Amino acid sequence: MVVRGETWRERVALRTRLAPVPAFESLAGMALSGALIAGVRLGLFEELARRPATAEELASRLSLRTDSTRLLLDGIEALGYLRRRRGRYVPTGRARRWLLAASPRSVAHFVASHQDYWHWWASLPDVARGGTVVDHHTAAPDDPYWREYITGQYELARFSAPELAAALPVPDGARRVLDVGGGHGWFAAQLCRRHPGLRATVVDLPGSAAVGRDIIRTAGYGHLVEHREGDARSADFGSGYDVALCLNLIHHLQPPEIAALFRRIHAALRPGGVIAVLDLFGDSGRPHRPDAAASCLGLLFHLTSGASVYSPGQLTEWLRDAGFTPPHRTRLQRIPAQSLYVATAT
Ligand SMILES: C[S@@+](CC[C@H](N)C(=O)[O-])C[C@H]1O[C@@H](n2cnc3c(N)ncnc32)[C@H](O)[C@@H]1O
Repeated sequence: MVVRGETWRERVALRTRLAPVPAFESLAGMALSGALIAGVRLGLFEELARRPATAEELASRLSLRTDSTRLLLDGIEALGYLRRRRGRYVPTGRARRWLLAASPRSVAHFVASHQDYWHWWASLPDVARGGTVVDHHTAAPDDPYWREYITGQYELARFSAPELAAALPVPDGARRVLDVGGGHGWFAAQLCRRHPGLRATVVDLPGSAAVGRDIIRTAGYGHLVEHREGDARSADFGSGYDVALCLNLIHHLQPPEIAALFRRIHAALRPGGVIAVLDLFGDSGRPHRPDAAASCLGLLFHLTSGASVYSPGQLTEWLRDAGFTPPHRTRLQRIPAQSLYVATAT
């Protein structure tokens, strides 16, 4: 979040370094995030879409404190997600598009899942001093955490899955796809829809696989995608696959685990089969201007998996050592900062 100032005097104070910028930056980001997450988790947008309300009316309908509700509504209005019509709050077009469950573009679960991130970020000083990171993939399989996590990932995947399916060069006559860490299975499903005759196996941890199975069944793609429980670091993938997907997985793994994973994926592919790796990558040849998204998310992955975002150079080396050609890069438009790398098994 960048503090710009609202009046020319404030802008001059900021430019001449009279105003204490870090005081605002360390606070404003939390307020923005906290208000949006609370708005979604409390069901405020859904209720206001159903029937516009004053703060008092909404507080009464949702059994909330009136003073907190008024302040929250004002905060969210200032962020552009609510406006007032004849004294009652209503969701703006932006809120309707992105935050209502009925919208095909809803990212409400993804936003709600960010509630978990507060304690991860709070642990940063401890982790930097040598404390242990929280590994969020060790939650028990029946922990409700998985549903929120994987449903949120599914919401994001809906944006880029058709684009990825169009960009991926599937070998002629391909029949089988392996999706390691595929969670919701939406990428695999869209790929199979685009290429008749293709079927996919998603291998993921039990908590993810259970939610993914539900998502795929509900969408009517159970005949295209099956979920198998397994740890990417040790599962037996089998053999004879034409395509392997490794999407937003490697940022949860350590370098030696990634190198070993790519070797096992290579062994599971037919010669000429392709591997697709989708992720954020840092250090892309501009060492003096680190990519903001990659740097911040690299830090988050470090806190939540003890891992990081990696560089295209590292990826190329791991793939080459595993027996793949140098990867070809495509940037996906719908999810900024992500890159898709595709390589062929030799
Ligand atoms: C960020 S999500 C990405 C899901 C999906 N591939 C996508 O791109 O939307 C990471 C996925 O990797 C899975 N995962 C993490 N560690 C794993 C492991 N050791 N073995 C298998 N899956 C793992 C998670 O359960 C989750 O489904």
